[in-house]
Order: sequence, then C-alpha cells, then structure tokens
Amino acid sequence: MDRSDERGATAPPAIRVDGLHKTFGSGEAAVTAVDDVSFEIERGTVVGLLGPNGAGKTTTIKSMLGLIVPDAGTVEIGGIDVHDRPTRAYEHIGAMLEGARNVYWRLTVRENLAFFAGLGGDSPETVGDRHDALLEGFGLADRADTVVNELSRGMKQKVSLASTLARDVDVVFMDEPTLGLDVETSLELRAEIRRLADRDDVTVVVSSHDMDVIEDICDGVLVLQNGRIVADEDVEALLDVFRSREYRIVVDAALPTAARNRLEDAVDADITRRGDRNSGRGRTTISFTATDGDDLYDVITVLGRFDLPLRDVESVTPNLEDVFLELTGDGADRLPEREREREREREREREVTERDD
Ligand SMILES: Nc1ncnc2c1ncn2[C@@H]1O[C@H](COP(=O)(O)OP(=O)(O)OP(=O)(O)O)[C@@H](O)[C@H]1O
Repeated sequence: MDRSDERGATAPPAIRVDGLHKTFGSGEAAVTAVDDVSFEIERGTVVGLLGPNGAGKTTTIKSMLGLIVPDAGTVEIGGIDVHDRPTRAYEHIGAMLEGARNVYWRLTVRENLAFFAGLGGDSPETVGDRHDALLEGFGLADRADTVVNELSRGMKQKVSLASTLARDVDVVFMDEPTLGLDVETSLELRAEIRRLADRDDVTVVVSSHDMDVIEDICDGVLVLQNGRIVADEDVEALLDVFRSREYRIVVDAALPTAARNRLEDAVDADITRRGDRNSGRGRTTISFTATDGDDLYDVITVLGRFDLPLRDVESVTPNLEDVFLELTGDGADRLPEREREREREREREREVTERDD
C-alpha cells in the first residue's frame, strides 16, 4: 500500500525486520531459533505470526520488543532502529503477551488502565476520555470500579487488552489473545482488534494457533518454520493460490479398475466410493491437487473415455488451517483424512437434500 506523504516521500512501514538471527546456547547444544528472518508490516494492518511449536515466533516477537538481543539483524519500528534509539522506538508500542496475567488483579479495572497509561508516561487527566471509550468499547463500563479478581476469565482478558491500549499506541503485539475465551467474548475481542486497525490505524501483530481467529481478523500472515519464513502473504492471496489447485469431481458410477489406476497415476487422486459394489452402481468422488494446468483436463478426459457420467465438478476452497498444514508439513498426513471427513459431511448433506427433494 502506498503511504506517500504530501511531499511524495514514502512513510516507513510500521515494522521492518531485516536479517534477524538468534542462536541459543553453543556447541552441540546450540539451537538456532531464528535464521535470517526479514519482513515488513504496513501501518494499520493486522498480521498473524504463525508456525508450529518451536518455529521461532516468540523469539521473533521478543526480538522486536527488545526483550531478546539478536545475534544479527535489525528491527525498526516506524523507521526508528530499536537498538539505536529504544526509548523513542518503544514509545507507542503495547504488548499483551500473557493474556489475563499481565494485569493487576487487586486493582479495579479503571485503576489498571490508569496504571498502564502512567507507565507509558501519560498523565491520568489526559487519558480519561480515552479510557471511557475503551471501557465502553469492551463492555466494561459498568465494571469500571470492580476489582479485576472478581471478574470472569473473559472479562479479565478484555481488561488485559484494554490495559495494553490504555495509552496512545501505534503498534500492538498480542500472543493468543482469544485463548480460553467463550465464543461470544472471542468474537467481541476479534471485532475490537479489527476496529483498532480500521478506525485507529493501529498495527497489530497476532501470534495464535487458532487459524479461525487468524483467518477472521488478519490482513496478512507470516508463517515461520524452523526459524525461517515460509510464507509472507495476504490471507486472501494465500487462500487463492490453494483454492485454484484443489478439485473434487463426483461421478454417478463405480470406477472400473483401469480408470481408477489411470487417475491414481496421473494426479495421485484420492478416490472414495459409495453404493452397491455388486451392481456396479453408486457414486464416486475423486479428489486431487492439480500440480499443473493440464491436470483437470487429464482427469476429465479419462472419465470421458470410460463413459462415466459427471455429476459435479468443484474447486475446493481450503481454509487457512489446511493451507498452514500444507505449508509447514505439520500434520500433512492428516490432510487426506480431514478431506475425507469433509466429503462424508457433504455426502450426508447431499443425501438429506435429495431426500427432501
Ligand atoms: N532461552 C532459550 N534457551 C534455549 N533455547 C531456546 C530458548 N528460547 C527458545 N529456544 C528454542 O528456540 C526454538 C524456537 O523457540 P520459540 O519459543 O521462539 O518458538 P515458538 O514458535 O514461539 O514456539 P511455541 O509455539 O511452542 O511457543 C525452540 O527450539 C526453542 O526450544
């Protein structure tokens, strides 16, 4: 996105990380947690930092926050190098790293907000309106004078996020912001995170294992694996890449063995069959991932050659979790089983629809 100012100069990105490297320990016990990681995050966007356990997410976030000193590489926040000028760089940064544990349970909700604003150097007089708006936005207004200890887990989590935002922040880091919340509270928090970016131009970096949350609120994702970036994409662009590759074709017949063998050879198709084996009738579902532009035509040609009646051809929309698993290879062998389970669900739905027809 072009962030040029009136003089045509381009504003720096909210975050710029270049050549980050961190190894813990030495000799045989050395573990490289982050290995030459570089990326930029634009202002006013929500970006998910994803990766399997041990991929290097926490080390990356802590390096950005100055809590870990990297062996190599630079981090700039709003164009300011955090190593050279830490106080300036961190002036407008908030972090919610340990959920509800980073607020004071013996203080009231409003006292927590005042405390965290004070830590950032804001005086209570100047932040009153901001805090009223936050309390309102998070549905905490009628609990403003309640001691945090007496609140539910979801409310504590909201107080934690509100405290992170209690001072004027431009960039916010969040680690598993919705972990352990009920569905309704999770949705409220997600909406609030989205509003922060859309309305207040705040940049949000979210680390989460919940792909549903990431798909819901993030503009982009950074996927780490073994300390390296394996994807740095817009969520929609990433889904599009996979969307055009997954196909499912249903034919109203059982497949002859020769056809089955051809399809397995040609596109490594996953073939499931329902119906009466003896009569040869039934329905067969052929799922496959196209690796080049001809694969779909090849499959259709084989089906045509065997005179198999086509019932349905669809391109499958994967969700972010499928994409993540495929990118990281984490649980890759679970994919066919997940796909089969979804196909069984769809089959049940079709049967119900057909019965109703
Ligand atoms: N202080 C440390 N000393 C030694 N090794 C460490 C230290 N911190 C992290 N590591 C190692 O570095 C690697 C990356 O860890 P990191 O915590 O950054 O991963 P992560 O992606 O945040 O994982 P998780 O999702 O499990 O929190 C892991 O192999 C971890 O064991």
